[in-house]
This record gives sequence, C-alpha cells and structure tokens, in this order.
Amino acid sequence: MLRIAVPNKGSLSETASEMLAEAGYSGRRDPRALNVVDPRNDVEFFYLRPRDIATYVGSGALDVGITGRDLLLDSGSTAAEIASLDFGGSTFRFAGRPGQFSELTDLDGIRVATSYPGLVGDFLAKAGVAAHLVKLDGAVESAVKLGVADAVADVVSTGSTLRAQGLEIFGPVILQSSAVLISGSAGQNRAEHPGLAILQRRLQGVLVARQFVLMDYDLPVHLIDQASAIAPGLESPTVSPLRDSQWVAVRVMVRSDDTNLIMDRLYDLGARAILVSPIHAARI
Ligand SMILES: Nc1ncnc2c1ncn2[C@@H]1O[C@H](COP(=O)(O)OP(=O)(O)OP(=O)(O)O)[C@@H](O)[C@H]1O
Ligand SMILES: O=P(O)(O)OC[C@H]1O[C@H](OP(=O)(O)OP(=O)(O)O)[C@H](O)[C@@H]1O
Ligand SMILES: [Mg+2]
Repeated sequence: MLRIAVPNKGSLSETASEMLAEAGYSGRRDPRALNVVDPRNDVEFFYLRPRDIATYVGSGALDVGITGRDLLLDSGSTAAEIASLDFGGSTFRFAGRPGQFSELTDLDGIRVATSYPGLVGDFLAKAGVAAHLVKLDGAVESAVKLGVADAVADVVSTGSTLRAQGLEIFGPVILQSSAVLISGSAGQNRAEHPGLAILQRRLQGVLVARQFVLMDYDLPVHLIDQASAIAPGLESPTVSPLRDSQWVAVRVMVRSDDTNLIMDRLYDLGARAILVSPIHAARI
C-alpha cells in the first residue's frame, strides 16, 4: 500500500485534497481524521502539518507527500522534489522599512525574523552574509514594528501583508515556491514503491485537465496550416472531413489561459463555430 502524506491545514490543504480526489482517490470525509485507507486504490493517506511532511517522507516512514518547495528546503530533509504541482505558488523575499536596506549585504550583522530559518540560513550562508536569524512561528511581518527584528524573510503572495505593516521588499528572490510532490531521494537505496508511478501519472493527468481545454472549430480547408501554427496542440490537431468538402472540423488541446486569445486569432483567420470544452481527465 502506497503511504501518502497530505497537508491537513493551511494554504495547500484544500487544493491538495481536491487534486487527489480528481485523480480518483478517496480521501477523508471526517476533517479531523489523521489517516484514511483507500482500499480500491491501495493507498493510505496521512493528514499532517505541511511543515512536517518532508520529515516523514525523508525518513522513509511515508512513501510520498505533497508540501511546499519552501517547506521542503527549510526542513533539511533528504526527501526530493519529484514534480511541481502548479498550485500554492509564492515567492520568498526579504523585506524591511522603506529605504533602510537595498541589497543582501546590508543584512550583515542585522536581525532577520523568519519562520523558515533553514531556508533563509542556507541562502545567507551561501551568499556569505552573517545575519542573526530570529525564529518566529508566523505573522513575522509584525517583528519589525514590535522591535524584535530589523528585517523579515517570509512568504509573499499578493504582498498586502507586507504593505500593511509598512515593509518593502528588497534584495534577491530567495525562492520561487509552489506545491510539490516529494519522495525519498534516490541515493538512499530505497526501492521505489510501484504505486508511486501511478500516483504521479494520475496527478500529471489532473494538471493537464486543469491547464488545458479542448477547442473545436470549423475551418476552410485551405487554412489548415495557418490554423495549426496558431494552435498546434500536443502532437498535432485532429482534422476531420465535413460534408461540405471545402471545410474541415478541427479539434485541438489549448492552454486554458490562452483560450480567448487563440479564439480571437482563429476567428480572424476564418474559423467559425469555435467551441471550448473542459477536460475532465487526461493521461498524456
Ligand atoms: N498566501 C500564502 N500564505 C502562506 N503560504 C502560502 C501562500 N501562498 C502559498 N503558500 C505556500 O503554502 C505553504 C505554507 O503552508 P502552511 O500551511 O505552512 O502555512 P499557512 O498557509 O500560512 O498556514 P498557517 O496558518 O498554519 O501558517 C508554503 O509552501 C507557502 O509557500
Ligand atoms: O503576500 P500576502 O498575500 O499578504 O500573503 C503572505 C502572507 O500570508 C501568510 O501568512 P498567514 O496568513 O498564513 O499567517 P502566518 O504568517 O501566521 O503563517 C504568509 O506567512 C505571509 O504573511
Ligand atoms: Mg502561514
């Protein structure tokens, strides 16, 4: 049975559970359950704090898990990222009072508050900057105002928390993070669980279903090369004959984000009856 660690709370938990459900797994119904077996798929889910997931997976107690790239790196665990899951995106940045700092070396000898001391400590050490890390559990943006630190290093999403505390980003990007799938790292001489490849393929299918739509349209046959250049699809568009031999029907996968742009360009080219439908599941 494949043992899977899933975030039980926080920013990643809802989407992680949604993705697993879309991948055909049965997760917990009781939001307080700590583990649940899905016998049909031969997996067991363990609902854990996202911060702890790398520790469980790195130790070999669990086979695979979903966590944040920033949390994985902060943990110092030997677990390895095996896929990015395209949600839970954030940037890890330094911030301080406006105008006080402009570059990384300004942090030499300075107190920096963070709840990710492993990640930030490694980054500063590699840059040869000796700051004093102040470890906090959360709400680190308050640390400057309250005088326990001079700068912070934290997760930034919209930036509104920093702004509200009168702080300004400075220095290099520490990390671009997103939710990731992690497993025990290869060098540990551990046999890979056979269910892992299935989980990975299924999650990949969910990502494709989320990231792409199906586009169908009718097109004058002589425009097919130009239309294929606009929307080439994965391999190549499917082209089917219509009763009117001057026209063809085309089906192609398109990135959801580009849908309207591509519809505009195909319409301008001469395509008509352009229809877009979602993909419920995919195996690419
Ligand atoms: N707006 C956000 N705030 C916090 N974390 C975010 C945000 N967007 C994405 N993330 C990612 O979510 C993970 C943090 O999740 P975690 O559950 O530990 O923190 P949280 O959502 O802040 O919950 P908590 O209230 O327990 O601190 C990190 O990988 C982080 O990069
Ligand atoms: O850039 P923003 O969109 O404002 O989001 C980033 C903020 O959100 C998170 O805080 P959270 O609410 O999880 O509280 P925490 O600091 O206690 O974890 C994170 O730690 C930042 O403080
Ligand atoms: Mg938080």
